[in-house]
Amino acid sequence: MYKILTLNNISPKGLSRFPLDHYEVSSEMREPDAVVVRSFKMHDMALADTVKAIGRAGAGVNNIPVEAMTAQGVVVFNAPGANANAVKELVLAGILLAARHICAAWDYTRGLAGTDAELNKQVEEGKKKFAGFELPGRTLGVLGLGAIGVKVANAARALGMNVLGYDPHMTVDRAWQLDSGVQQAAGIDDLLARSDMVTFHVPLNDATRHLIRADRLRIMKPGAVLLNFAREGIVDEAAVVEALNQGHLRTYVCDFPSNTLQGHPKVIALPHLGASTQEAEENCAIMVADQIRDYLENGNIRHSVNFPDMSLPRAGSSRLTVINSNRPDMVGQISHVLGQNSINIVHMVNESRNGVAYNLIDVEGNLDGEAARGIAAIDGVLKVRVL
Ligand SMILES: NC(=O)c1ccc[n+]([C@@H]2O[C@H](COP(=O)([O-])OP(=O)(O)OC[C@H]3O[C@@H](n4cnc5c(N)ncnc54)[C@H](O)[C@@H]3O)[C@@H](O)[C@H]2O)c1
Ligand SMILES: O=C(O)[C@H](O)COP(=O)(O)O
Repeated sequence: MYKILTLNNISPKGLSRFPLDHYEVSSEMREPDAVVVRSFKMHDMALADTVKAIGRAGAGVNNIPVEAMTAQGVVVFNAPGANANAVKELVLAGILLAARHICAAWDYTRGLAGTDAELNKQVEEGKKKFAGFELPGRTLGVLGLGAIGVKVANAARALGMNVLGYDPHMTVDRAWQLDSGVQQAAGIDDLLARSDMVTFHVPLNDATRHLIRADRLRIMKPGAVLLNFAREGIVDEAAVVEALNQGHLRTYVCDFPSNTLQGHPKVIALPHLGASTQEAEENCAIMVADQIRDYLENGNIRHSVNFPDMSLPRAGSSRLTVINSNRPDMVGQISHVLGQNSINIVHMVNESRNGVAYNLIDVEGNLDGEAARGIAAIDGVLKVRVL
C-alpha cells in the first residue's frame, strides 16, 4: 500500500487517480511515500524519510525546499502548463480592470444612493473620473515566455496590442507557440522602457527576487501599468507603492495582497486566484498524481524540477532504482554489486542533474534484500528501491 499525504485542498479528480486498492490518501499521514501540495510552505516542515516524491499541483515550487530535497534523494514534480490558461485569463482580466478603472468605478456605483433619477445624475457626473484607454496600439511587455507568458502574449496580440517579449532561456517549443507578431526586447530594461503595460511570468528564485525594483520602475513609461501574477517577492513592494504615490505608475494589479499594498487606491489585489479554476485545479492534480504514481510504481520520472526526466518501458523480472551523488565510478560499483549477486542487467539508464544521478536498472535474477542492501551501502548512494 502506498501512502499519499495531501497538504492543501487537492482536486478529488486528481486524487482519484490513486486506486484505493493500492493507495491510502489522507491529509494526516505519518510516514507517507509521497506528498501532494499546492501553496503550503514546506520549508520548515519536518519530513519523514519515507518520502520519495513531492508533487506540486501547480507551477511555482518556491514553497518547497527543493535543494534540500535533492540532497535527500526526494524527487520534486510540478505540473508545467496545467494552470496556464487560468492564469492567462486572469491576467487579461487584470489588463482590462486597469485600463478601464473598473474596480474604482464599481466601488463608486456601489456607494451611490438616492432615487433612480438622482442615481442617474451621479452616474453621468461621476463617469468622467473613470475614463480609460483601449488596448489596440498599446504595448504590453511580457517578461518570461514560458507556459503562461506565451499564452498572455498571444492573447494580447489577438486583442490588437503590440507585444514585446523577453526571456533569455526560452525553449524551442515555446518559441514555436509564440505569435510571430511578438517582438523581442533587447533585455529587461528595454522591455520596461517601451511598454505601456508590463506583466511578468517568471519563477521566484534568487535571480528574480526584486527583479522589479526602484531603478527599474523609474525606467518605465510615466503612467504605465504593472501586473504581477507570478510571485510577491519578484517586486520590491515598497518601491512600487512609492512609484504609485509619485504618479509614475498608474496601477499595480497583483495576485498577492500584503499590508504594504492594503487599501492603496491604485492597487488592485486579488487573493492568489490565478490557478483557482475548477479546470486548472483538476488539470494540475491529475498531472502530478499520474507522475507520482508512475514514479512510485515504475520509477519513471516526468516533469521533475530537480531530477532528470527518465522513462523506460518495463523489461526483465524486476526493476531497481538508485539515486546517488553525481561522482565517478558509481555505475561501476552498482554493476559490481549486481554481478556479485548473479543478477544480470537487461537495461540500464543513468543520467545526472543538479549534483545527483538517477539510475533505472531492469534486471533478470533475484533482487533480494542482499543486492539492494549492498547497493545502499555504497558511499554516495542516497536511495535504493526495488520495484
Ligand atoms: N498567480 C498564480 O496563481 C500562478 C499560477 C501559476 C503560476 N504562477 C507563477 O508563474 C510562474 C511562471 O509560471 P509558468 O507556468 O509560465 O512557468 P514556466 O516555467 O513555463 O515559465 C517561466 C519562464 O520564465 C523564464 N525566466 C526565468 N527567469 C527569467 C528571467 N530572469 N527573465 C526572463 N525570463 C525568465 C523561463 O525561461 C521560463 O520560460 C510560476 O513559477 C509561478 O510562480 C502563478
Ligand atoms: O504556482 C502556481 O501554480 C500558482 O501560484 C497556484 O498556486 P495554488 O495551487 O496554491 O493556487
